[in-house]
Amino acid sequence: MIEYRTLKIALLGGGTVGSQVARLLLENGAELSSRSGARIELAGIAVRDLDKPRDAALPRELFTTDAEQLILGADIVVELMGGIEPARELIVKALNSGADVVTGNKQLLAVHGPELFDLAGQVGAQLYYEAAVGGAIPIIRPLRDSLAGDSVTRILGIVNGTTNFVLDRMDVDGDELGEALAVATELGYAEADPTADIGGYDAAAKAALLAGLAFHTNVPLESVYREGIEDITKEQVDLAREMGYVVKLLAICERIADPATGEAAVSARVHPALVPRRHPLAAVHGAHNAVFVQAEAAGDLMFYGAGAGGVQTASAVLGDVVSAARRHVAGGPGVAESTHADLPVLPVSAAVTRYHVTLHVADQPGVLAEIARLFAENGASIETVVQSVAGPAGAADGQSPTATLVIGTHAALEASLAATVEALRASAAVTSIAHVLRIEGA
Ligand SMILES: NC(=O)C1=CN([C@@H]2O[C@H](COP(=O)(O)OP(=O)(O)OC[C@H]3O[C@@H](n4cnc5c(N)ncnc54)[C@H](OP(=O)(O)O)[C@@H]3O)[C@@H](O)[C@H]2O)C=CC1
Ligand SMILES: N[C@@H](CC=O)C(=O)O
Ligand code: NA
Repeated sequence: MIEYRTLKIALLGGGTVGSQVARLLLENGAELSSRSGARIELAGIAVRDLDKPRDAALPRELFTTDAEQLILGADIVVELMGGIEPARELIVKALNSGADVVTGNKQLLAVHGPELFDLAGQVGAQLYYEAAVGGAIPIIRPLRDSLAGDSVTRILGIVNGTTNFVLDRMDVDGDELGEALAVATELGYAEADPTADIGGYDAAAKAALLAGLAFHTNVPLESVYREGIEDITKEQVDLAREMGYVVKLLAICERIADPATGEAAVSARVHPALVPRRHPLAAVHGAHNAVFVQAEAAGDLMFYGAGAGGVQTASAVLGDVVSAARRHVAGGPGVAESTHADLPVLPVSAAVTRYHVTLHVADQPGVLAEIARLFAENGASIETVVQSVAGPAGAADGQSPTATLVIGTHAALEASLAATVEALRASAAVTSIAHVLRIEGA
């Protein structure tokens, strides 16, 4: 019989993910121990409210409200509380006490990651965070380890399960945004405050982590351009379908050349985008996530799976627990984060993208020529023009008829495309601009 040493796990948080981590640690403890080479023992679960019903049947005596006491003497601290404080302070205490830390807290890492990774390096501990991006999908370890010998050039990711679920319901089931969000919240995909999902904040935190890892640099959260899906309407989703696209909230991380200097730089942005139905990301349904990675030698790779949900995310957390336990058994310092490049993160205006603009225009001679002139003057080139439907029966003044135009552009600098939209807005030929969406993956 092998004599394993015992590693104590302190679990901070017993909510959607934490309760499933606790259940699986208790149910599969023997198996996880044999994979780790150490006996893994759940020492306790810190929560706020001891009387709250839990998603899994867990022994009452494991629960405590004293998180600080729980981490004393723990070998591995698993933080699944979410939010910045007290999670940050507890992780600092855990690292200083020599424990390894496993977290799913992208919000915390996107803001305080550099100082926490520095601290882990100084004290010779490890900070694991596979659950923080793409839930169950292995994406942190592939970027950090498997692709460490390659050069990643671009990442296009559906990294928020709630918004993908909502947009998919709007596309497939014809739901309104609010109806679909209520179901996503009920299913446990949404953050405690769902504006973090709908507003793109959760995806922006994940984009910061992905871009930093992929390009070996530090990408501060505030440098990630962000738009959410709160203004996406069923009409836009329906029009996208008619035109052969699907609306997705994308995290886009690119290594680009600074248009002003030609120097290497990074672009990281989150916004809704039209994705052609033939692109692999268009087939990502429900709360699933997918991260499409382009690397110089490997070419195109796609990582796909459950991006949210308690038990699915628990899989990623337990993988990290086993890694941490193996490191304890093997000894020695872990792998430090590789952030040597120090690349500037450019504003969205420096990104190259394509626009899809839906306009109501006066249906008169010369209007198309005027619109084409505004695009050309601002350095944007039109690729397609479709007069999709007859416009409102007359302009607001009831005098001239209007038509609806859907214009697709060639790739251009975001700054040129945004300037074109401003010029269209100011033009007398344009009655109103119905929608502007970027096209990605075409
Ligand atoms: N849900 C998901 O699908 C995914 C979540 N994540 C991340 O995992 C983390 C946890 O998410 P999730 O499980 O959904 O969150 P929940 O809100 O469901 O759970 C949070 C848990 O932390 C406890 N908690 C919060 N604050 C404190 C505190 N100050 N002291 C003690 N306990 C506290 C809560 O206690 P109590 O129960 O008593 O209120 C609760 O048990 C977050 O960082 C989230 O972003 C990552 C990937 C997917
Ligand atoms: N709320 C998040 C959960 C995982 O990070 C999501 O919807 O993806
Ligand atoms: Na993951």
